[in-house]
Amino acid sequence: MTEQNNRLYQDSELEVRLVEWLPHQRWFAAKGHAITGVRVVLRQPLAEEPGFGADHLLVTVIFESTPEQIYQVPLGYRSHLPDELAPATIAAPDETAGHSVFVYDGLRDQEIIGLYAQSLARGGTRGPIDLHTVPGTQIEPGMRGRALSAEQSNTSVVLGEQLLLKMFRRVTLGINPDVELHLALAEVGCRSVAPIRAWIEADVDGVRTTLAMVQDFAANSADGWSMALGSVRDLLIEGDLRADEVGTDFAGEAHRMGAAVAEVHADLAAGLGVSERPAADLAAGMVGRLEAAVAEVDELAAFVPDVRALFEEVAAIGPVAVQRIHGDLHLGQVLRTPERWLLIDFEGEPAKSLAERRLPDTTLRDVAGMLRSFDYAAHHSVREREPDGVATQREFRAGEWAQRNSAAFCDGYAATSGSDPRDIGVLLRAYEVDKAVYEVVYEARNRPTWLRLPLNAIRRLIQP
Ligand SMILES: Nc1ncnc2c1ncn2[C@@H]1O[C@H](COP(=O)(O)OP(=O)(O)O)[C@@H](O)[C@H]1O
Ligand SMILES: O=P(O)(O)O[C@H]1O[C@H](CO)[C@@H](O[C@H]2O[C@H](CO)[C@@H](O)[C@H](O)[C@H]2O)[C@H](O)[C@H]1O
Repeated sequence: MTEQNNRLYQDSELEVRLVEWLPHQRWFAAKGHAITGVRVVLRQPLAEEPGFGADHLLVTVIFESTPEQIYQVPLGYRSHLPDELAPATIAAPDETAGHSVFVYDGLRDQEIIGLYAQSLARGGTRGPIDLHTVPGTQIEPGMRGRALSAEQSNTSVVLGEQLLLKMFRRVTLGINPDVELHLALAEVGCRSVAPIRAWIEADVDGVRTTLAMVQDFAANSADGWSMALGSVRDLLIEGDLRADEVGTDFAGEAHRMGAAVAEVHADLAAGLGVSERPAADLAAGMVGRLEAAVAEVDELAAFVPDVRALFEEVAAIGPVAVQRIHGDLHLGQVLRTPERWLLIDFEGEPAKSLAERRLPDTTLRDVAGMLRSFDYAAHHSVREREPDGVATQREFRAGEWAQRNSAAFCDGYAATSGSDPRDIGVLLRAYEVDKAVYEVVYEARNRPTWLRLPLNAIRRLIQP
């Protein structure tokens, strides 16, 4: 392939192919919205060799009925596509249009991942793209990469089994909180996150915007969701033992996890400060999200009066301490290394705007996120075995498991922070309901068969 072959794919031709390809990607956030067009906003060549090429590509996606979104799609071009890259194909060769190469998702290709690793080791700029390294970090050249198999909101690749490069797929104009908060936590020496080592940014539509982040790869770690599911699975085999009688009891881990979350909160407060906000502001946000959610998911309507009453109680609390927090904490966002729990993915809830995600909030939002996750782990496992809505012994045991681990998590949090999250019970419960309302929308959009989980939780939470 000559240099010309790459460039023979005009932006307009790529745009047409991406209209077809994007909606099928796990990380595409606007599923179900009709695309009216795709526009290339940044295309930076990374490699041009005979038979092989790569471009860094950002595109704006335009929709019929929702605001446009920007996505990052590193592209590969090959005249011969190895079998393992076939699922990543975006366009096959089309001789009639003058194209003799395949176009494919470059982040599935080890050689292209290697190009990014090489650029990170060199630092500096590639056209409009800036590669920054945290002072004191040396990224060694020549690291090989492999994509993580888990399907996520973004695409993460392991470099040399030492570093994790996370390429944000949906790009929000501005500095991504994942980079912002990891840098702040590095300044204060936080032990409960994987240290940030580098990040990539560019001016997009005139705004300095984060494209990717590099942090230490926690080898030999397990995520909290898988560990919790393992514990619940063992509990439900019989259904006649209590959670504390099962060998894989999770309460010790939940306690240590609570301590790690408290440590991160203290470090975020030390690095970025604490202020005050009237609880009425927080309650107004909750009511606004409830109204938007009810307009989208009918099943919520029956709960509105009780949920509103709870949020009104919050409005009466007075001023509360707020600070930067994780913002989307759940069991999938914590990793157990052989030494400790680490918190990952500080991007905040994907559905919120960047401005909303950066607003200081009370630390109870993160605590509530994790309590919701214990509830998910417990009841998801029962649902896989038994019909929804049937009161069974397993359902009862799962409820006990969630309560036991929620209590252990709060105990661990209180022991480290000196402040028990259950002290302002109304506020904690309101955050749990607010999160469950968010989850109802998330599940309706992404996993409709899971919708009963947050709906059942709202029922339980408003009738304690
Ligand atoms: N520092 C890390 N070390 C090891 N594995 C990690 C690390 N960060 C993330 N992971 C793994 O990658 C997955 C996706 O990471 P995450 O930051 O949650 O990405 P996304 O934004 O795509 O959801 C996690 O579930 C975890 O298994
Ligand atoms: O990890 P993401 O930032 O993509 O978070 C989104 O997806 C999560 C699901 O993968 C979703 O979490 C919900 O489901 C989890 C189980 O799969 C459960 O542990 C969480 O408690 C529950 O909220 C998350 O809400 C969403 O933002």
